[in-house]
Amino acid sequence: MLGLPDHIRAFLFDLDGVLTQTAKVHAAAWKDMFDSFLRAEAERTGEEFVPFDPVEDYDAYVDGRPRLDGTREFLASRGIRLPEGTPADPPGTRTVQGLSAVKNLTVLRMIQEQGVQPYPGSVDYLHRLRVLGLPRAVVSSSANCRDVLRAAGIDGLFDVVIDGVVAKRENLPGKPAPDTYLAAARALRVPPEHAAVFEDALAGVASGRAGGFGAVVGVDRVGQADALREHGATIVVKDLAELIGPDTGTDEGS
Ligand SMILES: O=P(O)(O)OC[C@H]1O[C@@H](O)[C@H](O)[C@@H](O)[C@@H]1O
Repeated sequence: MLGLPDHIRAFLFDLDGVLTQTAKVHAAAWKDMFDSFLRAEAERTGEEFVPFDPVEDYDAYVDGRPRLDGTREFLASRGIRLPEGTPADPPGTRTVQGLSAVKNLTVLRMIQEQGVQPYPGSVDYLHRLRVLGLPRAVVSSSANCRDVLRAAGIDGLFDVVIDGVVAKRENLPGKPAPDTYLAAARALRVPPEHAAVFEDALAGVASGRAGGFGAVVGVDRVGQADALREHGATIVVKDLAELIGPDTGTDEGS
């Protein structure tokens, strides 16, 4: 069925980097925030400034995870531990919340300036699933998910959205834990072994593996196919267009 084993009946998509071209915007916003912070730390301590690597550091510590987890994980990789703070901390406060607030303002500004482009292959795939009446969910760690879906013009294509706002409200642990994907499968009333997860992040394919999903599609936008497989992808494609065979054609969305 659309490039996946026949027992797959439900389709669960990550947002940033799978449906929309926003993973690189997030990576740039994280770099902007962490580099300002690390520069200030280097001045304060007299130690060398080592910038945030938007590929290696982003993939290993930030990509796919909820915002506060991303901040904490990267700082821990540099041996830095900050107080947690509160959501009321002004952006730039030397706390996990204060740094995360700066990153959010930056990503929102970048998104407003650049707009949001969906991946055409993903839009085509979604339209084909809709024509076939197959259930679809978005499962994103982002608290900005609904706005990004709307800005990309694809907000009407899903039966269920589990995003950073829902996860916080329902107390669901973020990726790489499987809980948000499991919640989406439950909402679609499909057991995980009959559902497919689509992910570009290492933390995301790890969620798919941990949840026992029937297929974990690693979407390799940046040349990390081997790492996606190692972390749990059962299939790796560069774009969802590769999954659309010549015999599955419909006119809608193509
Ligand atoms: O800061 P937000 O918009 O709530 O998003 C949290 C995370 O959401 C994920 O979808 C992205 O892969 C991460 O890069 C991002 O940091």
